[in-house]
Amino acid sequence: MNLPKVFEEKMKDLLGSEYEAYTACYDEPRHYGLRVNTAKISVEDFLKIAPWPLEPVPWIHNGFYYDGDNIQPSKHPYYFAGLYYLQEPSAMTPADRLPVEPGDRVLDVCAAPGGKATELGAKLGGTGVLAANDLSSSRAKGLLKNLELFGIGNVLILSEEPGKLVSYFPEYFDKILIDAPCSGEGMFRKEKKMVKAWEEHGPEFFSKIQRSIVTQAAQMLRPGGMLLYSTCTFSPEENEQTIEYLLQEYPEFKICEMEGYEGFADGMPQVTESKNPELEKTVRIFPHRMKGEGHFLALLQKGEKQEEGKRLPESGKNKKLPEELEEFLGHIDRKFDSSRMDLRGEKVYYMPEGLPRLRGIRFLRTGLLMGELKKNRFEPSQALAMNLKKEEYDQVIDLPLEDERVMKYLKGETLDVEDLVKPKDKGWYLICVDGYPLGFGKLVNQMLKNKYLPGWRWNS
Ligand SMILES: C[S@@+](CC[C@H](N)C(=O)[O-])C[C@H]1O[C@@H](n2cnc3c(N)ncnc32)[C@H](O)[C@@H]1O
Repeated sequence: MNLPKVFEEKMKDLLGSEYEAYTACYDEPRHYGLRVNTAKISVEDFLKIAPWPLEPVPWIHNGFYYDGDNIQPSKHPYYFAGLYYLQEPSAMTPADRLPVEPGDRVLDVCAAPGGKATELGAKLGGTGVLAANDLSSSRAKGLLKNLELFGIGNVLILSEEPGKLVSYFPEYFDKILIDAPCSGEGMFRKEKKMVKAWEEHGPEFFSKIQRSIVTQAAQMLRPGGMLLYSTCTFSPEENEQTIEYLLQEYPEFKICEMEGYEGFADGMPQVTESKNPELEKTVRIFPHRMKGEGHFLALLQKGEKQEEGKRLPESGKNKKLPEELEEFLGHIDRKFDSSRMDLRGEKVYYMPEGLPRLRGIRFLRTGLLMGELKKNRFEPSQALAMNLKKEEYDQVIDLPLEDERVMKYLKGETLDVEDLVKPKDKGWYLICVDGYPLGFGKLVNQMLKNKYLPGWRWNS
């Protein structure tokens, strides 16, 4: 593979005697990874139904390698049920090593298309709030789809300059992930076009952006909160030197150890001006040391941990909801706090708790889109279907994977379900594959009108 000369020289300096082993990697095949969505299915249950052989990613409890040259997990109904995300294995590490706890307020500053945000959302398990931001609004659309497919409802999906977010969320978040835009040196094997991009915008270009993002994010983290910074590049300017800069600007941050793995390499204080030995606690992933493409990670904590009590859920005043919405909610076995239902025009959203005022921020989504109020009726959304568990809804058509109606449903066709329902049955049904929701359909005379979101349909 043709690598830029300047890059090769820098890597020789960085790796010394390991350089030959590193370049030899470029002749080896890339690794394909799949991460189980634990918000929908346990790893154990997924392994029972997994349609292909999987090999564990040893440092990620819900990560697996698959044979990407011969199978296509994105063309399987379980993918449409949001049971997993396809992700290069080293890229699974940042969201895994940020210690998110239920009830946390979490910010993913550079989130699209959602490789890490989907895992952060799964860890929250429907509690707290996940704010997923990306400067690029076109990329943020993919982020929205992936978070909805994963069934994550307690979200804000934003598309803003992080600097603008500071005034809305001062010291608001418990955990922040910065998966920074970077020169992508760890992607050269996976995506050859990254080499050309590197020649146009290299480490110097990106380190300026990273420095501004880390300092902006620092202001949004509460004292005692934790921040994980990651890149998929090797250059010291974008890695240890960015963390060194953050520590100079915000000395109240300290670097923390993260759960290790034998393949991880220590961060390199020697590539910084301060030579701060604490930088050794940061982690480098090199492709010649383990089966992953390459990453850098730093876990930091802000200030002293304050002994503050856990925030109590804020329960507002009961709000009168439209009858047709109440009637629909009657089908769902879950307690909704009516004060969190937000009606905007025809649309109904279920908002996360304790949000600040958001007026003036560009967002693609605030909360879970429940559905739309049409003349005297409520139509549930695709996002709600993905957010529900089969057991929570009282009208379910659960098809086994082998049933040809699964594919017909995903293609948007009307289904004959005479064998599964009674003549008098009618209304909104949750369509599942092997117990995992795919979307809604409306039953009329034992025929199921397909309500699968047109933009999500299977196109072979
Ligand atoms: C490495 S990618 C993020 C990948 C994502 N975390 C994932 O796992 O799928 C970096 C992202 O940062 C976004 N970005 C670039 N500059 C930004 C900025 N100043 N603020 C926020 N996001 C930015 C890019 O649009 C890009 O989507």
